[in-house]
Amino acid sequence: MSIHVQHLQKNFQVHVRNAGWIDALRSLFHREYRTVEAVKDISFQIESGEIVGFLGPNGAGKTTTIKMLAGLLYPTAGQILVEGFVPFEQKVEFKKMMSLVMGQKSQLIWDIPPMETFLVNKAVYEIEERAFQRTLEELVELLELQPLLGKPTRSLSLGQRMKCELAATLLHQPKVLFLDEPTIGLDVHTQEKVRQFIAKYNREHNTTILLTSHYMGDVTALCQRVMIINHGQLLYDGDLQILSEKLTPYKLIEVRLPEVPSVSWEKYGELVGVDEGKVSLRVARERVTDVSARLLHDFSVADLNIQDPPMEEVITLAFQEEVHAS
Ligand SMILES: Nc1ncnc2c1ncn2[C@@H]1O[C@H](COP(=O)(O)OP(=O)(O)OP(=O)(O)O)[C@@H](O)[C@H]1O
Repeated sequence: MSIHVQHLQKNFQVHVRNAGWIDALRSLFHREYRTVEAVKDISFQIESGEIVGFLGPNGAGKTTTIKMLAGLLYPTAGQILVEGFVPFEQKVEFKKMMSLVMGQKSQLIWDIPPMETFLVNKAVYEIEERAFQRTLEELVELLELQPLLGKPTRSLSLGQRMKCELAATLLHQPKVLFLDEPTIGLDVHTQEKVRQFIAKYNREHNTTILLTSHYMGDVTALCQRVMIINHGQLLYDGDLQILSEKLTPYKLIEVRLPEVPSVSWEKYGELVGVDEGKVSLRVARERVTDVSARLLHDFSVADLNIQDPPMEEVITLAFQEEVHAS
């Protein structure tokens, strides 16, 4: 077991400020606080080598949870063990075996080239020279970093910086990696490259990865298992495909026809749209085979395509509904 979380909670005390100068004056003498329950009693386990997607709308509690797992925040209640360590104790051995990447925060030193930050990390993590060279070579090749190593960090594009960021956090070969929005703001092509890198790195090093992302592409490409959190509570922990089947018990059938006849499509499924010779139908999962056969029989079909509903739709539904893993 790599990560073990039991009944984890985090409350924040927030100073309540009322509008108006009388209230502002009063609050100088008598401060009022409100409790925000950011994480409410969540439990889960992650096996070594798993990549798990951690999803939820804004303010759901993802970053708070990840910060507790990485030892940056002290839990209000509950237990966390990451590779056998209690994160908040901040033991040197713990820091040496995990890494946290926050897409919106840089750990690279702004005014110097990435290579210099890498050397700082080598010293901080006490990485032995040969291991450092070997890992660096591997990361430079996988992430195509050679041309970037000597440029000042501030002159790099967002995508180039994120690649260097990943390299900086992986130099000490952590067993556990927390990735909070690793592809935020990157263009589609660079997102794809970063995804491929994470997948390959995980396969080759068996690193345990917990990933948050607002991009469904990251999640579908990397995570078989997802945990969905909302208002600090885990709504779902399980297979992404099963979630999709549970919440959207239909598939989309697209048929391309040389000419779209005016027939009643309702007998095949729910008509989603007709667009330039393409008819889209929403069909119950158990009827998909039958309906496809009928469509092929009834029309001279040029092309037929069966798709799962878009993952965005599944996740949006999951945020709204109380769903449980089967
Ligand atoms: N330091 C803090 N002090 C007070 N409240 C906080 C603090 N950090 C987070 N919160 C509150 O805790 C709740 C959970 O926030 P968190 O940042 O964990 O959400 P998130 O799921 O990561 O959201 P996002 O997707 O927007 O990053 C929110 O209501 C937030 O306002």
